[in-house]
Amino acid sequence: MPDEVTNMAGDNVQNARRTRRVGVMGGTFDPIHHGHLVAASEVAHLFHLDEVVFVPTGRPWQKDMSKVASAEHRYLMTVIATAENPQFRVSRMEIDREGPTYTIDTLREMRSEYGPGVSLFFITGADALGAILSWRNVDEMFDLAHFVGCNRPGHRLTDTGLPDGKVSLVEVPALAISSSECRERVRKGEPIWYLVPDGIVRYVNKTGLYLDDRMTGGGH
Ligand SMILES: Nc1ncnc2c1ncn2[C@@H]1O[C@H](COP(=O)(O)OP(=O)(O)OP(=O)(O)O)[C@@H](O)[C@H]1O
Ligand SMILES: O=C(O)c1ccc[n+]([C@@H]2O[C@H](COP(=O)([O-])O)[C@@H](O)[C@H]2O)c1
Repeated sequence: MPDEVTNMAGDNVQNARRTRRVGVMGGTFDPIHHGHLVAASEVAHLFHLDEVVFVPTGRPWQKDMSKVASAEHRYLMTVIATAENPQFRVSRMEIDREGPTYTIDTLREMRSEYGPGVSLFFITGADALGAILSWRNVDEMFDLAHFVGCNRPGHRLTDTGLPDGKVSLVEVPALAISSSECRERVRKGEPIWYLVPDGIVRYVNKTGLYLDDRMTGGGH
């Protein structure tokens, strides 16, 4: 094989090595459940991701913060739920940032953290993706990451109306689980075993989270 071709092949291998493929799974995670984990795992498989970073939101500006558990509770639950998977990690980026949480700031920060050799994949459920046009600086977001929308029972997007090539819709094993249903079940004294990882059941029992409408500190 001519030297030139060998070198080109070598360069391609090097480039392939340099490009890190990172999934970003943003969410309120109040609490994190198996629907989140299955979506992240399936997208990691389908898109050949090196890792998935879970990013609990600090102050989700489109939610009523007086009804959301504290950022530290949500962060700790996310760490517990992902601890056993070496491909998953959790970032404090959004909970440590002042002010309302915008995904655009997270994607900018991730890009500067990883440097130019990274491809970002923002993982979201079809419901969240359907509302994306209301997010801050939506056009710039599509320049910083590829968006992956997962089907979810009760939420299915076929035509996103979003820019071509910037969004993929994927089928993941459908789990009809939501954080709001988990909270409601705890409040009513119903079990959440197997809807969430075992460690989350224990954490919720230990802390008394979701037992009533008593708040645990708002977003922070
Ligand atoms: N069962 C599920 N399957 C696929 N994606 C999901 C599922 N549950 C949540 N998601 C997605 O995960 C991201 C974070 O969701 P979030 O933390 O708000 O959980 P949630 O279950 O939607 O919460 P809530 O019921 O309080 O609205 C969103 O993009 C959401 O669409
Ligand atoms: O950037 C925004 O304006 C924006 C508005 C609403 C939601 N998001 C992000 O969307 C993700 C899912 O949000 P949620 O409320 O469904 O948990 C989470 O990472 C949020 O920070 C982002």
